[in-house]
Amino acid sequence: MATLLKHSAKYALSGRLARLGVHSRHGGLQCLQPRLLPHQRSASTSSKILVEMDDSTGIAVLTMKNPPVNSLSLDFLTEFSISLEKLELDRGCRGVILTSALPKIFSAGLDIMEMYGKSPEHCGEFWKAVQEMWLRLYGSSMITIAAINGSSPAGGCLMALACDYRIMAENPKYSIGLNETQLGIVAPFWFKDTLVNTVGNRAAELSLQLGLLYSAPDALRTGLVDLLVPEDKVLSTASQTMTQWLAIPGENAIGSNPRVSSS
Ligand SMILES: CC/C=C\C/C=C\CCCC/C=C/C(=O)SCCNC(=O)CCNC(=O)[C@H](O)C(C)(C)COP(=O)(O)OP(=O)(O)OC[C@H]1O[C@@H](n2cnc3c(N)ncnc32)[C@H](O)[C@@H]1OP(=O)(O)O
Repeated sequence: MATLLKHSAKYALSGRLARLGVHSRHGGLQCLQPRLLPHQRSASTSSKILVEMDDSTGIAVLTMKNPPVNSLSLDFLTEFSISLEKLELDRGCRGVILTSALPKIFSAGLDIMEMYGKSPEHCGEFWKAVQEMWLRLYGSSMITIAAINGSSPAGGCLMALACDYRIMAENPKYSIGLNETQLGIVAPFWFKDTLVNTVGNRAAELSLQLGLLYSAPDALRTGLVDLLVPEDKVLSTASQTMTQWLAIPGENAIGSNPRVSSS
């Protein structure tokens, strides 16, 4: 925690700027245009989340757009959970692709400023929002695919892990992992369990104890991600993969998800 707090001063200004939406160092604000295709029929956008729903396929693309690094602030998490809940309630929506509008970053994880110098009430609310995000994603009855088009440390990695399938850009500069140990904190047990369920016990032990951040090829080798593709193919591959999953007869790809089905 000490190390985490030490980093906080560095992150203070950016956090405030991000909330004001004025940070453009990563080109974030210029690349937030909806990518509606002709056959798509609906798009909804809040300040930090864009949802594009293709009614003909039942596939929604949920794009995170919280510059500069898609940090998981209370505002962001609230919008994220509301967006996911709306999709969950939409009977036409069968699959969600989660991706980032920002170049180079999927998500930087929890917004450090939300944990620094805040009241216990605020911390409680923030922590509840983090858990809500995870519960909604991990327990979703839709197929969820993370299209990881940038780095994704800590809470950003948790988000990807909470999806059914992970496709990552094969860019050697991107990294992903639960690196909390390196920040001087211990990953909560539900972060740990989500990792164990994905990569198995031994890999999770090493990963958590050493706080490893994996390059894209190492993430694939460890099983942290399922597929690497060229950067410009991440979204289209996610879309093709989703179509394959949704074609599994009787919607069994959804029904046999051990996280949401007891049978
Ligand atoms: C209330 C809770 C109660 C109890 C719980 C307590 C503890 C439990 C913790 C649980 C587990 C924690 C999980 C987490 O997710 S902690 C957050 C971990 N994330 C990180 O450490 C990421 C740090 N960031 C980076 O590694 C890099 O920034 C990144 C994402 C690789 C991008 O690199 P780069 O492109 O070079 O960009 P910069 O580093 O220059 O950053 C740009 C800009 O963004 C600001 N920033 C980065 N990360 C965060 C963040 N997580 N939160 C807020 N702001 C962030 C950074 O300060 C820069 O701002 P600047 O103004 O300098 O431009």
